[in-house]
Parts: sequence; structure tokens; C-alpha cells
Amino acid sequence: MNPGIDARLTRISTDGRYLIVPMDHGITMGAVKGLKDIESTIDAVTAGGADAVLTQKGIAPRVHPNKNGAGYVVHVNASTTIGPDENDKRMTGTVRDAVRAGADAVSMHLNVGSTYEPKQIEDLATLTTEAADLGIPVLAMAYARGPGVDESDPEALGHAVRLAEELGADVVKTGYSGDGDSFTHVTESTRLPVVIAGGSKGTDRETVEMVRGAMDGGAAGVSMGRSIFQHDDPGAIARAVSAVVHDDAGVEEALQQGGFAGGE
Ligand SMILES: CC(=O)[C@@H](O)[C@H](O)C[C@H](N)C(=O)O
Ligand SMILES: O=CC(=O)COP(=O)(O)O
Repeated sequence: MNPGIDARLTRISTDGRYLIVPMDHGITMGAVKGLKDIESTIDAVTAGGADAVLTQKGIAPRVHPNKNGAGYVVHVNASTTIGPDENDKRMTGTVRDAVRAGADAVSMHLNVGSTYEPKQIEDLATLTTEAADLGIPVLAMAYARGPGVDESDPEALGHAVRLAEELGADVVKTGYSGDGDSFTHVTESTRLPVVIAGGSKGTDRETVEMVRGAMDGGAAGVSMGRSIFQHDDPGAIARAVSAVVHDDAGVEEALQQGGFAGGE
């Protein structure tokens, strides 16, 4: 039992459900749509129902004045799409850096199945030890990713989320397997709350259907970046996703909440 972790988890979730909007993609992809004026995007998504936003530590001063009381997660590893290998995520900060930046939790990305997996396992094990000392929750972003790995295979995703629990994470994010039935295998592979990544942006309906499917498969929410921050109206799509995550809305009702009724 770690009361600091328990208390801080409530700052990045609502009643055990998580709507986290990661915006750390500025390192990976550059200042893509939605990230140039990150202040406005943070204001819109948190007003729209996001429980927490997530960035690298250097962006912290641009986060705090704009997050409307939502939680804050600092991400502590990175790579770029133009570097030698995007799967080779290297540490960019410590738990102490994150605390200094005002974080309620830390997160790190692992590519389970990649050449870099052994080092990333070590990095996550160190992070969970340091974070537990300070009562800071760890969100492990455990992807199934690497040569010959099927990124939506429920077996591989189940293995990735279990690895995160075995290494002491508190919440785990992974890819979506494509339907609620197969995702049940993933969520049943761990006792941790499982949240899904969104991947590249789809239509409003695709986004909401994916979230509904994951929740039906036992997910505790989403850590959804591009589908929300690259939307023309990030606040509206956050409202639609929040309707599913927090209010158990169906697809049509959620689209209506976002103001997208009858749309794609
Ligand atoms: C772009 C991707 O494929 C995602 O996995 C991101 O890398 C996830 C993360 N937010 C990042 O930008 O590193
Ligand atoms: O940190 C990144 C994520 O959690 C997922 O980002 P995406 O853009 O929804 O794949």
C-alpha cells in the first residue's frame, strides 16, 4: 500500500476511469497540428473532460496555467521519427525532474518485442522503484512493437500489459486489438487499469467506436493523443470520448455529446 500513489491516481482519473491526453509527440514528430499553440489545446481538452494531460518536462510551464485543474503526467523517455530507430526510446528525465515540474504521475514508453526491450525493461524497473519511494504513480506505455511483432495481436498486447504489472507500474497503456472481445484477453492479463492509445487520427465515429469497444473489453479508459489534439475541435472530441469513458455512453449518444450527430 502506498497512500501517495493512491492519492495521486485520483488526480489523473475520475472514479477509476482515465481520459488522459498525451501531447509529448512534439519530440517524436515535431510541432504537428494541435501542438504549436499547445496552451489552447490543453485548455480545450481539459474543459472538454480530460482527467489529465501529459507532456515532456520542458513543456510544464506551458501546461500549468492552462489545464483547468486537471492532472499532469510527465513522460520520461523519447525518440524521434527522423532518428536512426524510433523504437529506441531513451530516458529524458527522472522522477525527481517530474516532481519538480509539478507532475501527479510519470510515464514511460516500452516497445515490447523490439531490440531495445531489455534496456527498456531495466528503465521501467528503475523508474517504478524511484517513483514508489516518492509516492508517484507510474503509467507504463507498453506497446507490442518490433520486427515481426503484430502490434494489435491480443496475445502480444496481453504480454506487454502483464510485463508492466510485473515491473510495478500502476496503470498501463497499450495498443487496441481492434474489437472488444479480443481486448478482453488483454485486460484479463493484468490487475492494472488498462487504457488504450488512439494511434493516428481517424474519423469521429472511428474514434468513438474504438473507445466504446475498448471499454466493452474491460479497459479503464484512454491515453489518446492525436485523435484528440489533431482534431479541428479538440474540446468537442474530448467531450465525446469523455461521454464514453466517464458516462458509459453508446456511440450515437457520445457523437451527439460532441456535437457530431449524423457525422462520420
Ligand atoms: C507516434 C506513435 O507511434 C506513438 O507510439 C507515439 O510514439 C507515442 C508517444 N506519444 C510518442 O510520441 O512517443
Ligand atoms: O503518449 C502517447 C500516447 O499515449 C498515445 O498517443 P496516440 O497519438 O493516441 O497514439
